[in-house]
Amino acid sequence: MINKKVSIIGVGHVGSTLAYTLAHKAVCTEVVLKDIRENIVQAMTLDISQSANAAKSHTVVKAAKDGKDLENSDIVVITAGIPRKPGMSRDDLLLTNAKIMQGVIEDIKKYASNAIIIIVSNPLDAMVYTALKTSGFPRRQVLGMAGILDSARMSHFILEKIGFGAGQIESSVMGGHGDAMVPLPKYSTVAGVPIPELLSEKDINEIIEKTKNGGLQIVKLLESGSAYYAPAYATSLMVEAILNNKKKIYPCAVYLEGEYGYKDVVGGVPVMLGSTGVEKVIELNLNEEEKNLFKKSISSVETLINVLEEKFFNI
Ligand SMILES: NC(=O)c1ccc[n+]([C@@H]2O[C@H](COP(=O)([O-])OP(=O)(O)OC[C@H]3O[C@@H](n4cnc5c(N)ncnc54)[C@H](O)[C@@H]3O)[C@@H](O)[C@H]2O)c1
Ligand SMILES: O=C(O)C[C@H](O)C(=O)O
Repeated sequence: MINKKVSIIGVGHVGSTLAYTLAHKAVCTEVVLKDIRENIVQAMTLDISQSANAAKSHTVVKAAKDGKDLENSDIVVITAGIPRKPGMSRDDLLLTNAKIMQGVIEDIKKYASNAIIIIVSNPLDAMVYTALKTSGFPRRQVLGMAGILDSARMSHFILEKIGFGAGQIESSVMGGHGDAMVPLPKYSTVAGVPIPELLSEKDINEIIEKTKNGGLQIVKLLESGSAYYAPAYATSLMVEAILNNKKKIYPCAVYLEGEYGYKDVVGGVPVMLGSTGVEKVIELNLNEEEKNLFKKSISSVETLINVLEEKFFNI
């Protein structure tokens, strides 16, 4: 494999699980870990590198001493930021994580300005907006992970309801990664069969509600922090598609430039991922009901962006 370097900023639950996943799938030649908690970076680097050695993976895992160690990254994944606790919504993290995001982006601008940036920190769509605005990078270069995770959750709930088809379920969720996200039954299939042909409306509505609450369900059970295995695996798929120029279609959070009738806002839509990042935005032919749900979801992201513009960027 040609040398490929992925840096991860924020080595908490999601960041460390992603590093472990990338090293074990041998997706890249080098993984660099950076966090403000230096002991954690050291500990995770040792532990993940030793596990990669046990697996005879050729991925080398290193700790970053400072921003300079981000140099020559092909991809930088940002998982830095606080997670929500029970009783909080993702939106409650807005101003705290925007401040963290701004600092992290300054480092990337200085040392890795050609890297594709994948954002994971919440509230996801508003963090992608913050990263774009702080960096001034083109939209193809800055995108967010959520759609693959939300779609995987929907597949899980379809499997739970239907009882067969494991590994053959494709689900589709669009919009912002918030309470108003839009699961799309029409575009969700079991072995190619759309779920409206397999399940009753009542069952589908139940799946939709469970999907929307999928993150919250885990937050409540964990009592401190949020999900990390599925988020990390979903992010690894985006990393793989970009590094290997796979031209895969995945739902990702991107800046909209007129697609679906929206601009100057970030939302989850199907995109094609290749070596230059977001290479194409796919426009689905949504019906009136789906359009209205998407509108509601996008307007909840716009509300957060307005808060950022008022209380964050204009001070
Ligand atoms: N997009 C999604 O679908 C999705 C999924 C899961 C988690 N998340 C979000 O990802 C973020 C991380 O979640 P987690 O569970 O890993 O949290 P965590 O608390 O386990 O880890 C966060 C890490 O960020 C580090 N950090 C804070 N400020 C930093 C800075 N300036 N530079 C470098 N590192 C810094 C912390 O030290 C910590 O190690 C949260 O905001 C969470 O809500 C998003
Ligand atoms: O739910 C959260 O706060 C974390 C993440 O966005 C998730 O969906 O798991």
